[in-house]
Amino acid sequence: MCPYGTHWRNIRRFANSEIFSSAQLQMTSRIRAEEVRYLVKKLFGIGNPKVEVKLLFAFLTFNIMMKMVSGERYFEGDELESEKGKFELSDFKRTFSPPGRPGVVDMFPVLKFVSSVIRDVKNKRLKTKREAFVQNMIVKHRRKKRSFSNTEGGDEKRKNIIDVMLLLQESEEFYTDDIIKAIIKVMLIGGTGTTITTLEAAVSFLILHPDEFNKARDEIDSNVGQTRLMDDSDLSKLKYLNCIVNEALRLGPTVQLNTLHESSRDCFVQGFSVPSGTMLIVNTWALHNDPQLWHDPTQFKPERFNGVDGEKVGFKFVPFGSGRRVCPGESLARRFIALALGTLIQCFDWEKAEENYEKGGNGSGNGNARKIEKEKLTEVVFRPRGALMDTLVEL
Ligand code: HEM
Repeated sequence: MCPYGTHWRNIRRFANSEIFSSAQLQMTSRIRAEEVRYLVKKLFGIGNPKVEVKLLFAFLTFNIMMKMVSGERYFEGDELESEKGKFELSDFKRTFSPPGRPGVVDMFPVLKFVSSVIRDVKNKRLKTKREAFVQNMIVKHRRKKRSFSNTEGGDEKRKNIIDVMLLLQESEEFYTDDIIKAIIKVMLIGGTGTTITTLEAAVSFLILHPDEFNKARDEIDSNVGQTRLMDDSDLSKLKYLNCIVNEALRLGPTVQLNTLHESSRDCFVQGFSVPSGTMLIVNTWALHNDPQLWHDPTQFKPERFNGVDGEKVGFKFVPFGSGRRVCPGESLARRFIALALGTLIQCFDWEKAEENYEKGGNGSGNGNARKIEKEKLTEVVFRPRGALMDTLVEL
């Protein structure tokens, strides 16, 4: 993790103004809408509408990130159907998964050594693959950039993150190829796995909770209607959908232990002395499941977030961390998750593919988070909704 300092501040400044500012999020809303629509069209066109949810959301998330980063989607759709395509999608997802996270063994110096050796071998292979992929993207864009500069309207076409950084590289030393590659990798690694897992968790919870699913659908129907697909501009009106996203972030498995932090000076936290250089891990799962902080913490109850002003519930709810190092992608992730989830609720009836629930789970669970993790929802049947048929045919 990049230590707090000038380098981190420069990267964060670039990210805040060129990727995550409200103006940029507004500009990229077109990309998210296009890609969600593309996904719906693909699902509508699939003869057998049973799909592996992890792959479905990997397909969508990587396409959105790749379009923001490079201006082009990466997957075209066969990845959801053919075995070869599924393998390619899984392989890409693995390549851009975060490196192995620290676990209990890291608390013990001897085990830590063994675990880090194993992790290093695995990560090295993926790192080489990632480097080659990202380097290739830069080379391609540099070549394209040269041809744009000879064409009228070239600047207009440079709307993606790589092109913006290549342009900055001409005037600012800071934007070396290594910095550009690091920013692309952060988008593809930091922004995808987390989003995919949250969407997957939300789908699992809603399948087990048809009342909550129907409530979200009623809200979408009365605010958006059935003659067009929802878009970013509808999100502020869809309060219940936002409650569902919050509840999936609270109860789902996305971030259980926060990223490692290190105290930069001696301090006291609630009476405990924390010397400078101490490794600190916030146990997000414990905070999100503490019965002293939440009523019925193991139950899926989106209503608990009703009337919450924005997303802030204080330090008992910190899915994106907090403070200076808080996740810069929070607004992007929230918009993206709500749009994808809401559109799927609007357009399809969902059913779990029974035989794919692991360990014989019968799906009649009450939303207990541990139960959901154990049951591991893998495949879902998305049946086009009768009331939306005319709209879906037009896509
Ligand atoms: C549901 C989706 C997401 C969740 C739950 C999530 C969660 C987190 C958490 C817990 C942290 C650590 C914060 C801390 O140290 O206190 C973090 C950091 C970060 N996230 Fe996210 N994130 C999500 C989506 C994204 C997206 C979409 C992007 C970018 C496209 C992104 C980019 C980053 C970056 C760059 C950092 C490091 C920030 C720093 O060290 O200064 N995240 N995220």
